[in-house]
Parts: sequence; C-alpha cells; structure tokens
Amino acid sequence: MSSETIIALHDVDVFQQDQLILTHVNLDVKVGEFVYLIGKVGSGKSSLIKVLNAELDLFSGTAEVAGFDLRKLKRSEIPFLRRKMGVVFQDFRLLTDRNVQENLEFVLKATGWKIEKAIKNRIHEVMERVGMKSKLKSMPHELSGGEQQRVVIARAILNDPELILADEPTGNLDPETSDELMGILKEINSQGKTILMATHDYHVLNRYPARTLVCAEQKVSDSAEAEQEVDFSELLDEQTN
Ligand SMILES: Nc1ncnc2c1ncn2[C@@H]1O[C@H](COP(=O)(O)OP(=O)(O)OP(=O)(O)O)[C@@H](O)[C@H]1O
Repeated sequence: MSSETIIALHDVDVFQQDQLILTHVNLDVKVGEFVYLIGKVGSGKSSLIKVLNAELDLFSGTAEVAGFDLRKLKRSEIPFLRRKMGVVFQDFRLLTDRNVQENLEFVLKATGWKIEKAIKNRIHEVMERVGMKSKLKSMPHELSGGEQQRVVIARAILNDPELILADEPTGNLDPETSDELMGILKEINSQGKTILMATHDYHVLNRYPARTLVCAEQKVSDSAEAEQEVDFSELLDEQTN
C-alpha cells in the first residue's frame, strides 16, 4: 500500500456468517478522496463498511486500512484502528441516557483522554465545527434528526481521524437538512480527511457528485470504469427525496 492510499482491498471476500455477500473485491481509496458507495438494499454496502472497521472478520484476500493489515489484526489492536476512523450511522447510535456533552466525554475517556480541561476543550471545538455549541446540555431525544446527526459527526471527528466511514448518514433526513450535513462532511473532506459514504440518496449524489462505487451481484465496481453506463435511478431512492 502506498503512503497515499488509505484503503487497499485486494481479492477480498465478504461474508455475513456463512453467506457470501461480496466476492473478489478490489478497491483502492487515496488519502483525501470523497467516495460514494451505492447499491440496492441488501447489496452489501454496510457489510463492506463493517469489514473496514473490523466489525466483520476477513478470511481471504489482503486488506489494509489506515496502515493496519486487517488479516493480521489482533482483537487487542482493533481500538487502535478505530481511533484512526470515525463512523457515522443512519440511526445515530447516541447513548440516550446522557446529554450530548456526556456522550462525547464517554468516547474521549474510552479512547484514553484523561485531562478534564483538554476533554472540555476538544468537545467545544468539535461542537463548534458542526454548529451545535449551544446544544451541549441537550439530551439526544430533545434534538431533531439533523441535529443528532451533527452530534454524531462531532463524535466521529473527536479523535481527528484520517478516515470517516458514513453509512447512509442522510437516510433519515429531509433534503435541506441533508444539504447542511453534506456541507459539514465536504468541509471535513476539504481538510484532507478521506470519506467513504454509503448512500441511497439521489439528491445528495446529484448535488455533490464524486467518485462512486457500485455494489451489485456480489461485486464492487467503480462506476467510472463500468463497461455499461450505470443506471443510478435503479440504485437510488426517488429523485424527489
Ligand atoms: N448480522 C447479519 N447476519 C446475517 N446476515 C446479515 C447480517 N447483516 C446483514 N446480513 C445480510 O447481508 C446482506 C447484505 O446486507 P448489507 O446490510 O450489507 O446490505 P446493504 O447494501 O447495506 O443494504 P441496505 O441498503 O438495506 O442498508 C443481506 O442479505 C443481509 O440480509
């Protein structure tokens, strides 16, 4: 893997339990790229993201992510890999029993931060970046979907990761709120961070075009290199979305 490459998969098979989901996956993503991952429901987008963050084990091929060899990764090393990446999910996954500040503190403390002042400063910085500084004391249920997703992005960038994996981050949001979210993700990308984003959202893909990978028939292909033009309307939600 060259120093410019942050994701390098070669001949990787992806399984969910005994079921083969994707086969012979070859994929290189360079540092600083913004890449979409599209495909029909159940085509394996989330499974691929789970391979990249070591939620799913790898049994074949070679895979390097942020400098880690996934085939050789020991359980005890997974937290070090995860510190190099931030993950954003469609369903937010905030801890519902504590406020925003406590959610972010929880992550920092779990990843080795000890000095209270430094923790407080970092939380203020990331909340400022996502335009949510005034909501530190709010409980997750007191926030709109778009606001919760901003907090999730703040959480994802706490440890200044090189790579953001976003699994349908705008899936539950209206177009205007999706635009705000995309603005934040694009800004993070413009600062050199790599973003891989699974999406069904036609509006987003149309408005913010970028390199697009397609999951179909157990394969992952780059739409720019496809032999036949990819019919995006088949793979994405309605244009009115
Ligand atoms: N935990 C699991 N155990 C067993 N099979 C699973 C599991 N999670 C997903 N699968 C199966 O793996 C296949 C791919 O699912 P995956 O979630 O990766 O697709 P996806 O492209 O992300 O779909 P969606 O657009 O609905 O999120 C599906 O057939 C699904 O049923």
